[in-house]
Amino acid sequence: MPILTIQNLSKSYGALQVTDDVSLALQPGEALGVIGPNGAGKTTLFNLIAGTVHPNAGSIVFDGLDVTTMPARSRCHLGIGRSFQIPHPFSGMTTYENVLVGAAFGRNASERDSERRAVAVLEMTGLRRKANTYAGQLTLLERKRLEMARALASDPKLLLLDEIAGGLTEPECVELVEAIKTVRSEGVSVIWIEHVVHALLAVVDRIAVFDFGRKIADGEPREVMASLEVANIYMGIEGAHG
Ligand SMILES: Nc1ncnc2c1ncn2[C@@H]1O[C@H](COP(=O)(O)OP(=O)(O)OP(=O)(O)O)[C@@H](O)[C@H]1O
Repeated sequence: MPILTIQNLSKSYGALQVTDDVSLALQPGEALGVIGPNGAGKTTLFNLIAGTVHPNAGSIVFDGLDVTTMPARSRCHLGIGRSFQIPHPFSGMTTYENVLVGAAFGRNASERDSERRAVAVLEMTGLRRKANTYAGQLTLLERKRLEMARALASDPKLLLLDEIAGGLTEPECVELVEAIKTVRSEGVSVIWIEHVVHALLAVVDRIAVFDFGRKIADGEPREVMASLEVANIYMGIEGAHG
């Protein structure tokens, strides 16, 4: 049974159709990459899955439960964790404290359990040595790791990663990819929106391409990237991001 099944999902803001009849399924432990030009509706798809935005039509089933109208907080408790394109850590708190907040509020757990989870997540994301560093003093790569750690703190079954590789140097990107592989090895399903396609290709099993709110391709990464339609759109991405 898929961990996530989206059927005929649509969302519009006034006349602007941002999500247009999107269907997709994700198997447990699977990693799906999502690409597409700016404004294609990728972040909106995450908002719909996480529950911060509600669709005009269609359904979302997570782990066997219809969550289409469920509030975001309940979805988080059920096991949907997400990172944000623009990280907002509590900069006056340490790395450990930032993760602990997510572990304590993102799920129903005792204090002791939350502390254990926070330590495990710091280990998983390679941040253990930075546990006592204030978030405001972390490097960009470390802030990206923290953004992922905060999303993992609630012990999600599905992790939504929104453009976390942007701005990193090549060696840093390789390190981030390793951290995501570690997360995957724990059995967490992943959907990763990313413009840095080569980083995606190192991790994901499948790629879905969005354009003007529609899913226009979905399949084996190299086959998808090789298709002419995607190549045209990908050129658009390269143009938009230098
Ligand atoms: N709350 C909103 N009200 C009105 N329009 C919105 C709202 N949220 C998103 N949009 C519009 O929906 C479209 C899709 O936005 P979205 O952020 O989902 O795209 P994206 O593919 O994630 O792009 P990017 O790569 O730039 O993040 C954009 O045209 C955006 O301006």
